Amino acid sequence: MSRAADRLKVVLNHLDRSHGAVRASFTSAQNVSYHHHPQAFQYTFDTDLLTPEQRIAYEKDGFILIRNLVSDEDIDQFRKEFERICKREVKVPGLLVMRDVSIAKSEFVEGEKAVTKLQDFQEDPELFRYCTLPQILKYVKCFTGPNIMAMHTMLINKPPDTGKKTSRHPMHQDLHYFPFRPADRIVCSWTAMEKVHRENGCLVVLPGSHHGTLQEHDYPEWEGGINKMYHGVRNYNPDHPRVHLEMEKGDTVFFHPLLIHGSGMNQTKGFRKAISCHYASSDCYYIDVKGTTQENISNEVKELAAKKYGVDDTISFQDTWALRGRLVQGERTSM
Ligand SMILES: CCCCCCCCCCCCCCCCC(=O)SCCNC(=O)CCNC(=O)[C@H](O)C(C)(C)COP(=O)(O)OP(=O)(O)OC[C@H]1O[C@@H](n2cnc3c(N)ncnc32)[C@H](O)[C@@H]1OP(=O)(O)O
Ligand SMILES: Nc1ncnc2c1ncn2[C@@H]1O[C@H](COP(=O)(O)OP(=O)(O)OP(=O)(O)O)[C@@H](O)[C@H]1O
Ligand SMILES: O=C(O)CCC(=O)C(=O)O
Ligand SMILES: [Fe+2]
Ligand SMILES: [Mg+2]
Repeated sequence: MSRAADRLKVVLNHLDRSHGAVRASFTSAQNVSYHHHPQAFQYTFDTDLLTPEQRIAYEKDGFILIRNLVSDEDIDQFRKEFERICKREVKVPGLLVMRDVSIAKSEFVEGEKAVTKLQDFQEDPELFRYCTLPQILKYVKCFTGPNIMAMHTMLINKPPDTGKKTSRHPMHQDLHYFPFRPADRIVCSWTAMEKVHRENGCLVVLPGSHHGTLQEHDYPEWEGGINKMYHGVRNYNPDHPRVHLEMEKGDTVFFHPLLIHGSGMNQTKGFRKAISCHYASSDCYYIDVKGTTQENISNEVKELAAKKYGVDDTISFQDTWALRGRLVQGERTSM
């Protein structure tokens, strides 16, 4: 059977399962088209890259793991640049260096051992190269379409837990931080910079949780302290099946911004490293979060931005994003 016919067969099976009710109206394969069933694929575009199975998996689970997508050479270069930044050999405009709350409150620690996260590295050409890697953008396009903005960049250096469990990241939905929509045109790429497993606190996801809505987020009531802005979902179902995403260096997971995820404690002596970027279609639009569950994070971000950029707090939540977003493909149409 031809490749096209193969794809059609898998898609038909998917339609069968997800649209049993409309199934009766199909008389032959020729009747199946987007126009009849715009809901069949809500989360992905057909760009000839994802196999039908992969598309269906993302629709169903809200994430897809691609093995060995980023080369060791590239990752080693990102790691070197990270070290240069920690040693203050380079100064990057707009970069936020975040320390773990329990490390910040204990003795003075120098260099990369103090750093839990670099945020907003869009002005560092070497790290930002990650966001422009063609093999990443090829996948991103399946979720965002052709006009692509890199909205948020992070290098996470999850420290060995100090015993206070502050190295955990509570379960959350990234959309909580974003005043733009539609959610389905936003995707995160997260690449392991070394082997990540349960011991060093790999990502933990609740498959299918992206089918739900944005939940209320707040600081969890954890005794040992919680890092600034690490909000968690208030009431997620503890019985929802979870998947621990164990990954090798270079493996990359793409996930939906409503997918509930977090990461456990790092119980090893090493710093667990990952690099990530949140992409959005530049056709997305900003929303006003006033009166919504996002108002709490909006206030925190505005306060931080006012301090960081030395502006007053009339800077809007949307502005903080418009300032940081960078076009990486196509045209900057709206964002
Ligand atoms: C436009 C501006 C930037 C916008 C921010 C980005 C928004 C997030 C977008 C994320 C979208 C992606 C999707 C989800 C991601 C989820 C996240 O990762 S959210 C986490 C991101 N969080 C941050 O980036 C935190 C930002 N960091 C800071 O604000 C600062 O690092 C700081 C925590 C305020 C500390 O800075 P500084 O004042 O320079 O530090 P110190 O002088 O050493 O300490 C002062 C004070 O603060 C305590 N402290 C230090 N580190 C932390 C910490 N990590 N958490 C909590 N508290 C901390 C420290 O102990 C001191 O306290 P004291 O009581 O005064 O002694
Ligand atoms: N009390 C809690 N409230 C909310 N989230 C939590 C809580 N405890 C852990 N988490 C979060 O749950 C996720 C998974 O944590 P963790 O890896 O410890 O899971 P686990 O199922 O206990 O796995 P393991 O047995 O490997 O430790 C992380 O995001 C973590 O931050
Ligand atoms: O522990 C991690 O690397 C995941 C962090 C995360 O989910 C986030 O920063 O949004
Ligand atoms: Fe996240
Ligand atoms: Mg655990």
